[in-house]
Order: sequence, then structure tokens, then C-alpha cells
Amino acid sequence: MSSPGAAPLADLDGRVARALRNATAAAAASVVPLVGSGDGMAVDGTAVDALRAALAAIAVDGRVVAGEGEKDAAPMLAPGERFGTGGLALDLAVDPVDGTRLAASGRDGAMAVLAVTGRDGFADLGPAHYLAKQVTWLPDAAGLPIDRLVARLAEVRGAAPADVRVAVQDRPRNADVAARARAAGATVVPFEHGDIERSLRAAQPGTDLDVVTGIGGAPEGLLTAAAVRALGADMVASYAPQSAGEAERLVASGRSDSTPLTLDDLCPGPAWLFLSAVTACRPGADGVLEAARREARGIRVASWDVGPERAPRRSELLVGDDGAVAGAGR
Ligand SMILES: O=P(O)(O)OC[C@H]1O[C@](O)(COP(=O)(O)O)[C@@H](O)[C@@H]1O
Repeated sequence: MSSPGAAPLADLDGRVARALRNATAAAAASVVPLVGSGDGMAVDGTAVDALRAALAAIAVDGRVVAGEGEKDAAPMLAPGERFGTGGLALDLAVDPVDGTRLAASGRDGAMAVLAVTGRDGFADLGPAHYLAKQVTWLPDAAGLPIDRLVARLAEVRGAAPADVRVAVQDRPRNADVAARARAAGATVVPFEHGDIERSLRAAQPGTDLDVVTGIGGAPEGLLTAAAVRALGADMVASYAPQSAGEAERLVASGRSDSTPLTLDDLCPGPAWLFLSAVTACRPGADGVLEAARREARGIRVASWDVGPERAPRRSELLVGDDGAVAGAGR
């Protein structure tokens, strides 16, 4: 959480924003040869190396606060790692590939994704690997019991409960919340991996999803919170340890799984999220971001980003074999 007196970062220089977006493009491009390889560790390791190299050259005083990988013992950018050549103080949450197993098996929904905010602008989740999360586009609605949330969304949309679509990651730990959403009359949309992609859609009205709920990865929760903040949507979370060891570490760090984390706790100030598709992704209502693919002049990558007080933007980029990124005119 923001340290007392820390001013939230109000703006991001356009060059820094482009460099952060391009870092995700470099990561996505780096794993193109590994899509469908079956080797998830190689996917993560290659993306981490590409991201680390790209981040090193950005003119910021950067600090990693959440880098997905610890719970799966996968290569990762480690919390506390510094990056950049100096300048604006930024904190970074990053998942070099959300959907590693999707990329390794050549399925849709894998993306390189990072989010930034000002120094101390993300919650410190300590040793948490998992969070219970609820995300919805309806402001001030996250945290309602799922039956009341479904009823409220149906009322606001002037729709039947069955038209309210609730995405739940298909895991035994989420069976109860999925059953409660179904009992409330909602349509439950199970998914295997990629709760950031689903949360981005649930955080925007007019997509195929109204809610994401259930337990998923903790770093993904901070990335989601940054986007939810930028999109003006709502989110709550709580610690949800999935092993005795995780529970013990949480308690030892002074955290309790009964502590609700609101959006103001998770990401209180302005935040920016940048992503690039590894395989085809759908971050919003405005169609598919195509999978990164090799062309004669380099690897074409589709990116998407969102920041405070502006609509999401899409860009097409070309990543050269030297890692240099340029706009890709057709
Ligand atoms: O697969 P688990 O252990 O249930 O963890 C859930 C998390 O894993 C993912 O499905 C995939 O994450 P990674 O590809 O980064 O490992 C996330 O979207 C989700 O938050």
C-alpha cells in the first residue's frame, strides 16, 4: 500500500509508456518459437530474459513488486529486483506469460503482461500465492455475495439473471462459488487458465463477461487491480492460501485470510497495464488480438494497453531479430 506521504504517480511520459508496451511485445515475440513446444519452463524462462533485457533500458527507477512464477517454481522476475537507467520511480507487477501452459500447448489466451504504478502504489501481498478475487465492471459492486451481485447486474442491465455471465477458473477450490452463481441463475463460464484476460473483459461493460470470481494467482490479482483501476471498474480480494505452508507463511507475515482487500488497498492510485498477445487473446469487446507471428521483417505482435482516464488502445508492432520494436504498418 502507498506509504504515508507518497504522492500517487499522476502521469506516465509517452516514451516510458511506449517502452513498457514494447517490453511486453519483446517478451511475446521471444516465445514464438516455443508456442506448441510443450515446454512451459522454456516459455517462462525465455520471456523473463526478454522482459528483463527490455526493462533494463527504460529511463525509470523501476522496482519489481510482484513477478509471477514462485508458486510453480518457474523462472520469474523477482520481487525487489530493480530495473531501468534511472528517472521516474515506478513499481511493477509482471507476468512474463500469463497462460504459460496455453502457450506451451499452442492454445489461445497466452499473453505477456505488466502493470505499473507509483512507488509503493501496489499492496504488498508478502508470501501470498493465491487470492480469492471478485471483479466486475459495475462500480462499487464487487464484494457483494454472488447471488446479490448477479441480481444487481441483471437489474442494471435490464436482463434476466441467465444473461449475467460469471467466469470461474475451473478448479475444485472454486466449485462452491460456481455452484452459488448457478443457483443465483447466472450463466457460469468455466476457464482453464488466464484469469487476467477474463478479468479485463469483466471489468468492461458490453463484453461477454460481467464477473470473474474465485481463487486464482496473487500476482495476477495485482495486475488485474491495475487494469480495474484504469478502467473504472471494481474489485475485491482476500488471501486464500492453498497449502499449509502458504497459510503458515501468511500468518507469520502478519496477514490473515479474513482481511478484505478493496481496490483502494490493492492499487490505490493511477495505474497502467500493458499486454501483448503470445497466442490469440481477447482483452476487450473490440475483437481478438492475433497471435504473435513471424513475418519477413520480424515478428508481428498485437498489443493492448490501458491507463487512467482513457480508453484502451491497440497497437500492431514489429519486433526485429535484435529485439528492436517498431510500429507495424500493413
Ligand atoms: O494454475 P493454478 O495454480 O490454479 O493458478 C491459477 C493461476 O494460473 C493461471 O491460470 C496461469 O498462470 P501462469 O501461466 O502465469 O502460470 C493464472 O491465470 C491463474 O491466476
